[in-house]
Amino acid sequence: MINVAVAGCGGRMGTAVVDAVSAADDMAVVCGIDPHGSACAGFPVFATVAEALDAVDADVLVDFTQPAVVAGNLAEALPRGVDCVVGTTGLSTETLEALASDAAAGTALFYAPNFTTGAVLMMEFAKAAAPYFPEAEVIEFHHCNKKDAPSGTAVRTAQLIAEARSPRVSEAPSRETEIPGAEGARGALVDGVPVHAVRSMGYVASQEVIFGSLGQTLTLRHDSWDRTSYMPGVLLGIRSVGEREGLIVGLETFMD
Ligand SMILES: NC(=O)C1=CN([C@@H]2O[C@H](COP(=O)(O)OP(=O)(O)OC[C@H]3O[C@@H](n4cnc5c(N)ncnc54)[C@H](OP(=O)(O)O)[C@@H]3O)[C@@H](O)[C@H]2O)C=CC1
Ligand SMILES: O=C(O)C1=N[C@H](C(=O)O)C[C@H](O)C1
Repeated sequence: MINVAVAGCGGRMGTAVVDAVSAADDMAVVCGIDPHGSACAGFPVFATVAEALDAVDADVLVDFTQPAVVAGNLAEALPRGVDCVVGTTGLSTETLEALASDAAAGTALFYAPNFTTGAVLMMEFAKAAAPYFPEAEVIEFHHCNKKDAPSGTAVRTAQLIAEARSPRVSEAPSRETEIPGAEGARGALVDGVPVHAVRSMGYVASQEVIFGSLGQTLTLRHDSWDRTSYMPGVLLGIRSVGEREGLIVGLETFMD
């Protein structure tokens, strides 16, 4: 059995993780961490990761909390030798690397900006298309309680496009064309790729990647309609992380 501690267990993703882990045969929720969470059926809930890991023997910490607190949670868990499966977005690659470098020997920090197979494939397809299209823009759509913009998935997609694209420079107009009072109209540039963040009631999480070249566009789109879409990827991460060490980024690492 894999003993799993769930940070953010009272949140939108945390409650789905608790349900998915509880339903799996080879793992169990040994505790939750949530500052305002009350005790849930079957396991204790602590206010901090430090309190939880002092009290309970956990193999894996799953973190779906907030950009402002995730680094502190990981800084408690990794030096104690607890493997971490992290979905919380908003951390830079440099911060992830620094956290992983403080991990105990044999301990892994696995971060996936998106745990759905569909979004992973969208990013792979974007990487494949990038060399053939001089223009590329990302539009992401999320529920209006999201605390970070742009999304972790959009940032990762832009990074992958930038790494894969041909040296030909985009001819699309950029910030210099924004009219006074409407700065930001052309989006935020992430590694040179314009990224636009839409926030509205009605969305869970969606993203479009639009590629353009002479006389044609190619649009890739992924939609998460329900948070259950992330759960097979989270369980795969929990099952896989024990065999690894150091920083691992992206669910594709563990997908066949
Ligand atoms: N990688 C992926 O595939 C996905 C990633 N995400 C990311 O996951 C994160 C969580 O999203 P979501 O579930 O919607 O957010 P929620 O706000 O619904 O949940 C976050 C929970 O974390 C709690 N929390 C706050 N501080 C701490 C702390 N120090 N330790 C433990 N728990 C804490 C919050 O409590 P309180 O509200 O009382 O402060 C809340 O219950 C976001 O960063 C989001 O971007 C989301 C979906 C998929
Ligand atoms: O906050 C969310 O909801 C999501 N966050 C992740 C992100 O920032 O990319 C993954 C997914 O888009 C849902």
